[in-house]
Amino acid sequence: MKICMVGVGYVGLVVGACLSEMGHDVVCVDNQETKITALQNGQVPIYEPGIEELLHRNIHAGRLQFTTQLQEALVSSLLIFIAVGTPPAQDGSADLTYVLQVAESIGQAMEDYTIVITKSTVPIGSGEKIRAVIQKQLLHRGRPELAFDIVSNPEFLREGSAIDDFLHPDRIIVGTSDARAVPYMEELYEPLTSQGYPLLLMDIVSAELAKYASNAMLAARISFMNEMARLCEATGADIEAVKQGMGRDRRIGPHFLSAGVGYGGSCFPKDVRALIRTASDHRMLVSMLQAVDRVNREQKTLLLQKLIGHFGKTLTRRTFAIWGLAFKPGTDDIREAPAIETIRALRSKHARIQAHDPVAIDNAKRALQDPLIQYCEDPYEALEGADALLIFTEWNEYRTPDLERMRKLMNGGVIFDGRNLYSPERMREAGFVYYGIGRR
Ligand SMILES: NC(=O)c1ccc[n+]([C@@H]2O[C@H](COP(=O)([O-])OP(=O)(O)OC[C@H]3O[C@@H](n4cnc5c(N)ncnc54)[C@H](O)[C@@H]3O)[C@@H](O)[C@H]2O)c1
Ligand SMILES: O=c1ccn([C@@H]2O[C@H](COP(=O)(O)OP(=O)(O)O[C@H]3O[C@H](CO)[C@@H](O)[C@H](O)[C@H]3O)[C@@H](O)[C@H]2O)c(=O)[nH]1
Repeated sequence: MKICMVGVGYVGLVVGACLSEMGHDVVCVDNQETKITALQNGQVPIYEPGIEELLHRNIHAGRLQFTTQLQEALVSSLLIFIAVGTPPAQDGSADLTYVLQVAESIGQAMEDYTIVITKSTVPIGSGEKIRAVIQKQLLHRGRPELAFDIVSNPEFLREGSAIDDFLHPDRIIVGTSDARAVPYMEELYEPLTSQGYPLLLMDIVSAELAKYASNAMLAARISFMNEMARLCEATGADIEAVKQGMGRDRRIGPHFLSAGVGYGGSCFPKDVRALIRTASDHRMLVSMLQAVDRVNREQKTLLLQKLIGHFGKTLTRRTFAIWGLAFKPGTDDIREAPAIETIRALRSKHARIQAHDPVAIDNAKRALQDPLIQYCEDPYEALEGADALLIFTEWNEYRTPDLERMRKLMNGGVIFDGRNLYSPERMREAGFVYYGIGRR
């Protein structure tokens, strides 16, 4: 099928590449010229395991193209995916500006029956807003007879395992009130449904809410565990043992129960807040969601609080090593990453920072714009003369470090482990002062 993917970010690039891998003809469009030029020259603008190989294979096979020419790409496609950003607006709601810009372009350019599919995470009711914008443009052009349908097809992939998640989904949600679009959507996903992956048909509003509700539920699990971790610290229990004890209950399950430095990324924080906003637009108080967000905001400051508890408020002349800048392993994405927020706070107290991350340094440099931060190619280099190490991201390379080498390189042997990578006993035996999250 002929597909146009508008927005070549973490989602659009992966979904576009995967759809071409499934045999479809995909043209990916973005208005950032540098991004498209890079892709046309075989360079990949994001870090995502497996993406380079997938892109090269499908570009080579002639099924995947990149362009900035939106109108041209729209006209020749039956299915148009909108995968542009929906960043948080000032009031916490999801900003639909980019989505509606694309809808406007569709209305201005379409010449034939078109199915417009939202991949972006959009607030409840956006499908109808998109429909209205396209209809308005068609009227304006004097072409109200041109037919189109609207589908909500939210995306559930995770960064770091995005390709695998897309090609092996727990479910594919297709929300539409337009029966004509359904067989096309079934054909689109046939390579996945024929392998047994379920496609769930529903109305647009339910599909839009299913996406937010899923993220909110996952975020709630994390905030719940983070609250339990604080209770562990207050009572002398160990969150890792508590997690084992809970996870064996099949009604709870073992996944997504890790306490840490709070959830970050471009989805959970903004989506929970956008859902709170949607509820308040409907004059509803959603106290659970508000608590999920509040606990997370506090959790993101936890390592800083522990550090101040240890060193006091004066941090001038202190040097801190940071392991991990990305909001999670497997990605270079630093949006709402706890490390970035903590580094800003430490720098405002004039502390020295020596930071390592295997792939996110360039993005961190751009975000922090601080020439006094030292970025290190090697994790051990970051430890040289450091008063303490703060761990924010559970990259595999941090899991089994050379403890003796660490102890020798560091000025003080203090570790604030925001991901509970190590056993507290072992770290104490190795001569470190070790702070985990919810550990005894
Ligand atoms: N990142 C994830 O893991 C993930 C997963 C599921 C859903 N989502 C949702 O998917 C959407 C996209 O997220 P992302 O992380 O890929 O964002 P992103 O910021 O990485 O990418 C968005 C892209 O859209 C482009 N764009 C913006 N306006 C455009 C326009 N008018 N024409 C063409 N291109 C335009 C931008 O240049 C950018 O390259 C968001 O709604 C997000 O909530 C993200
Ligand atoms: O037990 C856990 C699991 C995750 N996290 C944190 O939660 C955040 C989000 O992690 P994850 O869900 O793995 O990454 P994302 O790529 O943000 O994916 C989420 O957000 C996407 C965008 O909406 C959805 O598509 C995915 O289904 C959803 O998992 C990260 O900061 C993690 O460190 C924890 O603290 N503890």
